[in-house]
Amino acid sequence: MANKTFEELFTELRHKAATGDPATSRTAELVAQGVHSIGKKVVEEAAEVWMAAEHEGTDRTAEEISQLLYHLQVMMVARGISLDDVYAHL
Ligand SMILES: N=c1c2ncn([C@@H]3O[C@H](COP(=O)(O)OP(=O)(O)OP(=O)(O)O)[C@@H](O)[C@H]3O)c2ncn1[C@@H]1O[C@H](COP(=O)(O)O)[C@@H](O)[C@H]1O
Repeated sequence: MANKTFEELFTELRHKAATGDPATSRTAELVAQGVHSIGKKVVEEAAEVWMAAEHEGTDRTAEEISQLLYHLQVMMVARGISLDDVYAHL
């Protein structure tokens, strides 16, 4: 059912950030733009999660949550933050 797990996506994004072409990889493009641009996407996606949860169905809300998680992972990659760095605070 799942395309990939949270951990698998993170491994893929670290690889894309290191080797990807910003012309073809959204991740490489965002990392090249830096934390200011990524931060704006995090805030935008968080708002879309909120709106979907209040006004849309389960599938749309889950889709928005997946996009927020993606952008949070891109921020982690851009800042050199590992999964363990985050899990240490859970
Ligand atoms: N999971 C994601 C993912 N989720 C969200 N997004 C990006 O986030 C966008 C969704 O945000 P919006 O709805 O705001 O889209 P938008 O308005 O076109 O965004 P803007 O360009 O305006 O900022 C999508 O169009 C994608 O560009 C993602 N981009 C990539 N991935 C996965 O990341 C991996 C690496 O992808 P690449 O780096 O592109 O190779 C692959 O497994 C992809 O499936």
